Amino acid sequence: MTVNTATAPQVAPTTDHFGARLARAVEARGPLCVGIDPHPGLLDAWGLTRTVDGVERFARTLVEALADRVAVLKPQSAFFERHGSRGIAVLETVIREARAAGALILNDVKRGDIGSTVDAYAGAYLHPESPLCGDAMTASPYLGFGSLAPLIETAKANGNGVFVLGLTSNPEGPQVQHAVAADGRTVAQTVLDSVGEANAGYEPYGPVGVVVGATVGETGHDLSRVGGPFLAPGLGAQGAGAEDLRTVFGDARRAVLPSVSREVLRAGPDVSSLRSAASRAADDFRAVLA
Ligand SMILES: O=C(O)c1cc(=O)[nH]c(=O)n1[C@@H]1O[C@H](COP(=O)(O)O)[C@@H](O)[C@H]1O
Repeated sequence: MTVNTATAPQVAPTTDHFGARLARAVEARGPLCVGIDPHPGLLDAWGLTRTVDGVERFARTLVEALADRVAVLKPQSAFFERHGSRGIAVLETVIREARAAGALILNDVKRGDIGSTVDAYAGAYLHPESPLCGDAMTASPYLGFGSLAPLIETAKANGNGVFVLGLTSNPEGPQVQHAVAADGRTVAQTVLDSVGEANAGYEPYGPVGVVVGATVGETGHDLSRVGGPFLAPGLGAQGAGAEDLRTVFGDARRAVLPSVSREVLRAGPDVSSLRSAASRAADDFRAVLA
């Protein structure tokens, strides 16, 4: 786990900031985030209908199987949103029940907009008064990193976190992320450096994480000054394996939170099979990240 030695901020972070909570969860439960992605094909495979009832059964089975043992659960909001208000109501229940069982909830919503609208997203996903509030959310910095300031401020004020897209797992990502900015850095490097500044003074790492796909190979980017956790999707269904984490992250790998969805979800709907799949994945990742 990396320690950020950059200048301390004026207000000292509490010990219950998101980076500290995540570090404790990973220590206690292992380095694993499991995505709750109720794909239509998975609903079929689980013998469920492609309806909001099917989504609810799917998601609550995962909460029953995993919320008391994995560090982080990551509901993919799109699969809930497609069912309108009833889907969102299911998401609210999942968030509440999973957190009550001890899992951290990372809302995968990938939001980004002008700052004044981002402020509303902060209220929706990071403020404790909202029924959709989890422990962290994903965000897109491609309207400019500064536009995410309201998310970062709200996260810090409430002990929550933000994972900002850096080098994503999809093949289209480099078109934007590898573009070179006026100062010679890639766009992704400017994001990584801005995240490092936002995390200054926090230990063992700060509340602002970066998403770097396990599929991206040697990044050619400096990951050493981020000072926050890395979320690594792309494992399993998208082709990357545990060993790729060594290639992608090098010495920064102790701060990596590997994330899998379909690879674990295919083991359902049997609860004990889901638990075994998650436990195998956590063991594989622990061996590489230690
Ligand atoms: O932010 C994410 O979680 C994410 C970023 C990224 O670069 N790539 C990526 O696949 N994801 C998400 O991670 C999950 C991957 O699912 P699987 O490919 O089934 O493991 C999906 O919910 C994606 O939306």
